[in-house]
Amino acid sequence: MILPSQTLLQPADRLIVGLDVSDRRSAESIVAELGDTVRVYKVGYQLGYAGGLDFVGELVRAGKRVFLDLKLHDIGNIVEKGIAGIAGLGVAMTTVHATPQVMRAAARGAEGSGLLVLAVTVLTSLSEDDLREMGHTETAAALVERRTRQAMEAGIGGIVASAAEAAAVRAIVGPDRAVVTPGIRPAGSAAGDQTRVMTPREAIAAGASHLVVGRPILDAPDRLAAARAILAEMA
Ligand SMILES: O=c1ccn([C@@H]2O[C@H](COP(=O)(O)O)[C@@H](O)[C@H]2O)c(=O)[nH]1
Repeated sequence: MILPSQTLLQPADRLIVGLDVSDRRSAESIVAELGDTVRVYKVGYQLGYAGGLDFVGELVRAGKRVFLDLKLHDIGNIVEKGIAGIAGLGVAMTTVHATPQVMRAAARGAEGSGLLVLAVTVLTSLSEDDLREMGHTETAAALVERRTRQAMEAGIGGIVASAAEAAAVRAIVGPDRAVVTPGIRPAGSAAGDQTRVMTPREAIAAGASHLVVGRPILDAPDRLAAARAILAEMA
């Protein structure tokens, strides 16, 4: 699936709030608190495996766009069928890890469904030291670029990378593919376990189509104000 050029999207269509909470009631209260200001939510393992898959359907019925971030990584047969199942949930986006076999299977599973499959290139929590520890000899930037090229060859719709690599990714994928960047930190907010971070303004300038934000909004004393401040920075 190809998106309209990112310049045509409103900031509210480009901000994805990660519902990283461990129960449905907390998720419902965050969605109520953020109201019409937030249009796109991400549900990952934390909520998904705590009753959140039913909640996904509720979000879809309430008119929200949902990014089901399950980061699939399995043999091709299972990935293909898993993605076909996710396509039936009515979510807009999902993720697989960026290994060629997995990505080719995911592209087959999503064919004709309208589901946007994103390839997670190098997790934004990983540093150069972490990559060395995993046995990689390439830098994060080189690995992201190589995996982005492989994702395009596999027929994947978009890329997840840190904003630090967004410009290089954008140069490879062209203007209309999704470049989704977690690891977003407004100035002064704690990085936590993220290592490759950028501010919302920097991420947009680097060519990100979508920004994923969790803790800077979830942990804010006034979540609505935090979301509005990020949207203002993205405009
Ligand atoms: O490389 C990746 C891929 C996904 N994520 C997800 O984004 C959010 C980030 O949350 P913060 O609290 O803003 O750090 C989280 O749901 C991750 O699963 C990522 O961080 N990096």
